[in-house]
Amino acid sequence: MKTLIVHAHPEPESLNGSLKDLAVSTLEGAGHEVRVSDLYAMKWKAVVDASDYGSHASRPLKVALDSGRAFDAGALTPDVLAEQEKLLWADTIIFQFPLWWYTVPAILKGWVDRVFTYRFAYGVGEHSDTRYGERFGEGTLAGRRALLSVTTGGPESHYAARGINGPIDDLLFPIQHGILYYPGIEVLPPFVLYGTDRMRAEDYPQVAEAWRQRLLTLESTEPIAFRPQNFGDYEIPSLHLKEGLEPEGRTGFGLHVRGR
Ligand SMILES: Cc1cc2nc3c(=O)[nH]c(=O)nc-3n(C[C@H](O)[C@H](O)[C@H](O)COP(=O)(O)OP(=O)(O)OC[C@H]3O[C@@H](n4cnc5c(N)ncnc54)[C@H](O)[C@@H]3O)c2cc1C
Repeated sequence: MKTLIVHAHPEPESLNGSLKDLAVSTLEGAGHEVRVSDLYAMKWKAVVDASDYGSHASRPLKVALDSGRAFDAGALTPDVLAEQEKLLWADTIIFQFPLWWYTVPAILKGWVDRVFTYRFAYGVGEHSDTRYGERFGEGTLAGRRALLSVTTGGPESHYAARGINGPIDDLLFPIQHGILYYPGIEVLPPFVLYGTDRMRAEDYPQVAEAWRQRLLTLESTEPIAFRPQNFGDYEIPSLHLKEGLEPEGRTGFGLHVRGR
């Protein structure tokens, strides 16, 4: 395996830092190649702006199109090109982060915003026509596998089906499905450590062993069976629905199809 670990925590001695270090030593110890993008240590620029696209930046700025034009011209900034090269090198990507405000820390969202450019992560392949806006399960990054390793402050019961925070699968859906599966990356079930603010030092060996076991079984882990292309659903409202009827479920990118 060639694993890229994208790590988002400001404190090297944090629990997240320890889990990242353990992932490196475990995977390397098992003979795998590992590279790390430690976003805080890299002082990663987390916001998209015109400077990302140089002479390919339009006025007014068109983030998607300009990012694609800069990508095609090989003119993206060196920090973004380096991350894209790591993604193409990797067959497995691990994201290590604490849950902050129900999602990833801003620096990691900013990594996605800048690295997953048009024409690199999306807008490629057979179904790249943006009129449909649907490319789930295919793209340049297809064939890679990703795993979220997440720590939460809230206890596990708060993330159960009727817990106060809602099911963890729902909270992670925008990341696992919207960000990772959209450009074609298969997503493995997440490794979630709950209630970590109350974790004691003596709990760590058990946690570390659980993480080690997950890491050593990555290759045999089945990905989440997300539903791929959804073209048919777009026709439901106009063609197949009676007035006022609302079909259940999501179509791509969180859009809920509704009858008129
Ligand atoms: C801005 C912000 C927003 C947040 N939003 C949410 C939210 O929406 N939902 C939610 O559930 N939580 C939330 N939290 C809580 C957050 O998810 C947790 O604080 C975080 O996951 C803990 O991870 P850490 O790496 O920072 O832990 P740390 O604080 O580094 O460690 C936690 C504990 O683990 C133990 N430990 C750490 N490393 C080791 C080691 N190597 N060996 C032995 N013991 C160790 C220590 O006892 C330590 O007290 C939020 C926190 C912040 C700051």
